[in-house]
Amino acid sequence: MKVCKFGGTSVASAEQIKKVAAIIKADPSRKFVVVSAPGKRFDTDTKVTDLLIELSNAALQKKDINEKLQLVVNRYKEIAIGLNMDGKICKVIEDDLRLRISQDQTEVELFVDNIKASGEDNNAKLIATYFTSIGLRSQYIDPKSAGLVVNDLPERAQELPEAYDNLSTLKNLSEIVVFPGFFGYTKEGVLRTFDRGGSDITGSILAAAVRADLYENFTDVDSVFTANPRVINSPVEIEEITYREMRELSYAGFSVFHDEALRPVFKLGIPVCIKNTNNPSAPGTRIVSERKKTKRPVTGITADSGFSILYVSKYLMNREIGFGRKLLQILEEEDISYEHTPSGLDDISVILRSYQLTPEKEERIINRVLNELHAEDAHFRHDFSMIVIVGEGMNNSTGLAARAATAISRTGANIEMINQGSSEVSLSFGVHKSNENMILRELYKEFFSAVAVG
Ligand SMILES: Nc1ncnc2c1ncn2[C@@H]1O[C@H](COP(=O)(O)OP(=O)(O)O)[C@@H](O)[C@H]1O
Ligand SMILES: N[C@@H](CC(=O)OP(=O)(O)O)C(=O)O
Repeated sequence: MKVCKFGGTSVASAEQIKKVAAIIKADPSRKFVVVSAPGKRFDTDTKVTDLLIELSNAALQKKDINEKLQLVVNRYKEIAIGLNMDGKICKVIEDDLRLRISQDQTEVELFVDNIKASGEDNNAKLIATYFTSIGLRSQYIDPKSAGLVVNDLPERAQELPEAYDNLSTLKNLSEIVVFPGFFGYTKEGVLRTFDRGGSDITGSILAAAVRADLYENFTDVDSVFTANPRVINSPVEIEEITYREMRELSYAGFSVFHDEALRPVFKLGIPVCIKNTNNPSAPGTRIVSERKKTKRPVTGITADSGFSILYVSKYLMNREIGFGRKLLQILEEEDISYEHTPSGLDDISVILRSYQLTPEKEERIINRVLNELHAEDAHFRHDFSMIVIVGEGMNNSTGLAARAATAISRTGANIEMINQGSSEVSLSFGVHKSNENMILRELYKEFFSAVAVG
């Protein structure tokens, strides 16, 4: 039995949804269908989730919401017309949206989450109705009544252990289950969404709950590539990749699959296959516990921007027991998580994601580091990117860091930080954002050009 998740691009239009139906028809073991909200139909298009965020902001600012609401409703209308469905479903969707907008706005995050989630929820209702109309007996499943219980973190909820037991009963249904991605409910019945791109997480939770043989994740590319196809022209396709390689790559920029989506399936060893809705006969990329060995030590190279560095120096820092702990505690008290902490004798840098900072937080942190830890210097630097090289084969391959550093030096860019993960499946370089793509291309040439393979 398979759980299939269809991403925003796969359900962006009537044409795409017809392809989804054909994929489900082609294989009766595809019993669970998790859907995203309609995504981009072309490069400059806007995802329904983004339209919904704009709509909720307009409502919060007490602006006229009608134009924004119509933009959302029209996306569904266009789909329904293209699928020869009657207008009933559009009425259901519009009424649902108006109801969500009329709800209490005191808890802003709850209000926004509730509107955001309507993108997937209404699409699941529409797709289940369409499937049934073409003879694919289907049932829309509401995550609340199915028991997808999550914790109380707005916009970044995580499932609770009991969600698995609750959802496992869905495997007894005879119809195809059409399940909206991206959100669940707290035990108190409050709707919470996952992180952006979180329908991948719903698919994985469902796959683990029903003990699927395979979790198929349908998107708009034939496979996971060794580098972002938007930066590298026709990168090499990855046939198989391990969970830990994929997690490292997703976290560091491979946006094709959410990094948190591997946890539920990883525990049970359920394989994941990334496939293309537009070319379903292509084999795709399999994500597995162990993979066949390849000649290349590196499986993928990725880059992600949006990092800041907190630099702290203090003479004899190396002799001061507890300095690192106190520094990290200051960050913890500001609700900030960090990525790396490369250090020297008398200095330490903390690399963190910039979105967590505000000018006020920065000032408080600097003051506390100077006054409480008596550092001689403490300052933030911004606009960094992390370039990450990942591969199971790296841990017994000598000279790889030197090859990577030499390749980066050929670009003339400065390396601000180097960090080798303890698991030795990843090697990260902190560089200025402006050099990111140039470095990515040079590293790709180094590790994936025919000459490099030998
Ligand atoms: N290494 C990579 N391999 C494949 N796709 C990648 C990679 N890095 C980034 N992408 C991008 O991820 C996109 C698919 O993810 P996403 O837009 O979230 O799709 P979906 O709408 O199916 O959720 C691809 O179109 C591609 O541009
Ligand atoms: N629609 C949500 C959740 C999601 O997973 O979407 P997509 O499959 O288009 O990445 C978002 O845009 O974040």
